[in-house]
Amino acid sequence: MKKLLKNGFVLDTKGMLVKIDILIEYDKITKMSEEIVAKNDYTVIDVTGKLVIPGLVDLHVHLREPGGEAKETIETGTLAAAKGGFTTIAPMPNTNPVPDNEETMRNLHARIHEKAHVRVLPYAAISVNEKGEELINFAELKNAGAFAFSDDGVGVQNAAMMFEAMKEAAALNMSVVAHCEENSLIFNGAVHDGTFAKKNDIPGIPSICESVHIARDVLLAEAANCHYHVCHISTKESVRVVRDAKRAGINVTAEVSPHHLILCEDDIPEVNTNYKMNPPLRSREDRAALLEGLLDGTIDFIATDHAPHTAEEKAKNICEAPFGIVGLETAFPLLYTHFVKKEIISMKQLVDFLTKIPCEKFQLPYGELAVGKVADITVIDLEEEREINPNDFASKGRNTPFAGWKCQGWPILTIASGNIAWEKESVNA
Ligand SMILES: NC(=O)N[C@@H](CC(=O)O)C(=O)O
Ligand SMILES: [Zn+2]
Ligand SMILES: [Zn+2]
Repeated sequence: MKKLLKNGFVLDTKGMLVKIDILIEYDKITKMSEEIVAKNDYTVIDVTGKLVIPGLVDLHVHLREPGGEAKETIETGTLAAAKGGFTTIAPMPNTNPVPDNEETMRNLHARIHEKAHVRVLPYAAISVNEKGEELINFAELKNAGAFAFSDDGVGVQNAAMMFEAMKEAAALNMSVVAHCEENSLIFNGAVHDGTFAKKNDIPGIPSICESVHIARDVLLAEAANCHYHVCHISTKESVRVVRDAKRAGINVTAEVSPHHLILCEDDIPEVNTNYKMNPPLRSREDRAALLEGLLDGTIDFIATDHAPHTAEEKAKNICEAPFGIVGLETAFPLLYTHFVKKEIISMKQLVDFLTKIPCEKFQLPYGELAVGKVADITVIDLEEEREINPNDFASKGRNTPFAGWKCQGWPILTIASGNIAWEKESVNA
C-alpha cells in the first residue's frame, strides 16, 4: 500500500524542474523530498527523468452512460481518461435518462462507483430532460451528489429560466455551467458560418449564436450573484464579453477546448465529420483571440469536451452526423507539442490550465502535488514521439481530426487516489 515514485521531476512554483521522490501511502501523498530511501514495504516505481505532474482534471466530458453505451461507457471513458493522464473528470448530463432527479443521480453514482477508473464528478441538468421547460430541484440534486448544473448539448433558451436556475444554484453555493447557443441563430448550421461553409455550400452557424447567450448570461449571473461558467468558448466576441464581464467584477469563468485552440476553419481539409463539433471550428481570428484570452486570464482553463460517437453515426453526411470529437487521450500530447514545445505557453501554465485552475474555480481539493493531498499523479514522457492512432484509443470513440498527428508528451503512468489507474506496459518492467 506504499508506493515510492523515484527520481522524477516536478515543476516548482516558478516552473523550474526539480528532482523529487514522492511517497504515497494508501490514497495520500505523505512525503516529497529530493531523496526518500526505500523501505521493505515500499513498491518502488522508477520514473527517472520523467515529468511528474498532478493528475489532470477535465471538467467537460461525455461518458454517454446511461443510454449511449454504443458510443462510450463509464468503464471505457474513464480508462480513456486515465490513459490521457486525467484523474478527475466531470461528465455532462446529456444521457438517457438525464440525471435530473434524485433517483437517476443516485443510480449514476452507483454505476460510477462500480465501473470508474478515475474520479467522476457528474453534472446534473438545469432543466428536466434538458428540455428547457421546467427546472430541476436543485437542492435535491445537490444532495444526491451533483457536481454542478448544466444543460450541455443545448442552450437554455429562456432568460427567466436561466435567471431562476442561477439564483437557485447560488443559494446552494453551486455553479451554473452553460452551453451557450441561441436556437434562433443556429440556422441548421453544421460548420462555422465562414469561408469553409461558403466554399462547400454548407449551412453555417454564426458566431453570434454563442456570444449573445454569454452576453445575456453574464448580466443574469451578476444579478443572481452566481458563479457562471462558459463551456467551450469559441469566438472572439465571446472572449471580449467575458473579459468585460470580469473587469466589471462578475463571477464568470470560461473554458476552451484543445481543438478550438489548435484548429480553425482553414484547417478542415475536406468535408469530413471528424471536424464537426459544437461549437464549430471558427475563423483564424477567433482562434487567435482564444489563445490571447487564455494567456491573459480571460479564459480560465482547458477542458476537452470529449464527445465520442459511433463510426456509423459519423459516417452520415455533414449535415446529419452528430457534433463532437473525442479528446481525453490526445489533449496533453497535442497541447504540449503545439504550445509548450513552440514556447507559446510555458509548461507550468499548461499544467495549471489542466489541474490547479479548474480545481480552484470549482473549489475542488485536487490538482496539486503536495504532502497531505490525495495522490492523483500523472507521469509524462516528454521525449517519446508518436503519431496519434485512433485504433489505440481506450475510448470507444474514434472520431478525431488529429489522427496521424505526430506528438510528444505522452502519459506513461496515471495514479488516481493512490491506485494505478493506467500504466504503459514498460513503465515498471
Ligand atoms: N460538443 C459537441 O459537439 N457535442 C457534445 C455536446 C456538447 O458539448 O454541446 C455531445 O454530446 O456530443
Ligand atoms: Zn456543449
Ligand atoms: Zn459537451
